[in-house]
Amino acid sequence: MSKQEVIICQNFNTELSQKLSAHSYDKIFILTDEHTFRLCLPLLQDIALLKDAEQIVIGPEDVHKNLETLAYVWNQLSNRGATRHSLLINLGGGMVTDLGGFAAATFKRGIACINIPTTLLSMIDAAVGGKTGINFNGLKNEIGSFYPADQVMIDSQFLKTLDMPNLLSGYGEMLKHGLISQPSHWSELLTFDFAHIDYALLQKLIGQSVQVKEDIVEKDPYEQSIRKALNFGHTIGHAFESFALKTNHPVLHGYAVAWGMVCELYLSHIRCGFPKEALRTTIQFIKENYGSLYFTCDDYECLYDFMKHDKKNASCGVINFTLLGGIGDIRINQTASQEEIYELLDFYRETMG
Ligand SMILES: O=C(O)C(=O)C[C@@H](O)[C@H](O)[C@H](O)COP(=O)(O)O
Repeated sequence: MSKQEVIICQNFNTELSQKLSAHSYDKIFILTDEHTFRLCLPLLQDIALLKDAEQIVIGPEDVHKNLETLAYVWNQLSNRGATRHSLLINLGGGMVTDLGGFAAATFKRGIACINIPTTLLSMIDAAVGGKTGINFNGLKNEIGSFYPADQVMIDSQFLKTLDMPNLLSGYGEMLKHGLISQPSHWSELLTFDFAHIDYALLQKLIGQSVQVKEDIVEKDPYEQSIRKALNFGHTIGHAFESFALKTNHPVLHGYAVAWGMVCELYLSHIRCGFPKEALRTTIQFIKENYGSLYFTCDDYECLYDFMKHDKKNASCGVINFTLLGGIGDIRINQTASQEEIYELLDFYRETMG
């Protein structure tokens, strides 16, 4: 996989114009959802090279990250004359960059694509690193590919219009990056004041967070080993997210990951000696800022069934986790029995309920 170029820019218009003039695409398509069509697309209107760009607009949020929406994008590309020399610009949050990236990966076996992430989650995670895909059969990212965008342009001006739940959702993944990297980065993240957002500080933290991800992806782009660190919190987090979707109360991805980290940090504590104080302060931060997901012990079986589909699993019915022996002390390929997982869910309900 070729290395993806990620730039953090002050004004993506200039960067994008330069990028476009350096290539001769026969057609340019811009994919947005209904929100970014309204709020973000107007910011591209002064770019002369996008004057004739074709717009594709899809429904917003994770409920639209499905086969039907993907088929719609394929149809639009096909009917409106996209070729292998066309470019797809994905302007949006994680749902747009995941689905658009997969459309680009598969249309005529691959066309060029640029990600312009507009949410915190897509800036520091979804748009970076080349994982693309859609949900299928109620399972998160069940169908997908590794297909890095040609370029990722991160411009934090988009964050000023982001609502608090979406900001916190992205921050959940940033917290994960803190936990899998450095104690200093982790502890700085825990002091962030959401009531008075310091955007300059947030921009600095975004830069650090992207770097954590890029360093790991560079070592293991196809998730054969250390990239599994980036999946910390996701074995149970994805099960929570799928469960919430199934019960018609969808939750934002970063919230589900934060709640998943509560369980997986506890497993890290009992299995790998993750320090008690760091466990306590991280859980406290999550509880205060993210609230909790409600479920009862009657839901354990359903949650466990979702975990059986985790992509890290290597053998049928054995659930794979990434755990931590401390901040930045990553232990991949850890397994837990059904009984142990049920105990984690008990812990979650007792601590977060
Ligand atoms: O980039 C990665 O690798 C990750 O696992 C990052 C995750 O935060 C992200 O949510 C990813 O899309 C999850 O991928 P999946 O393989 O568990 O579906």
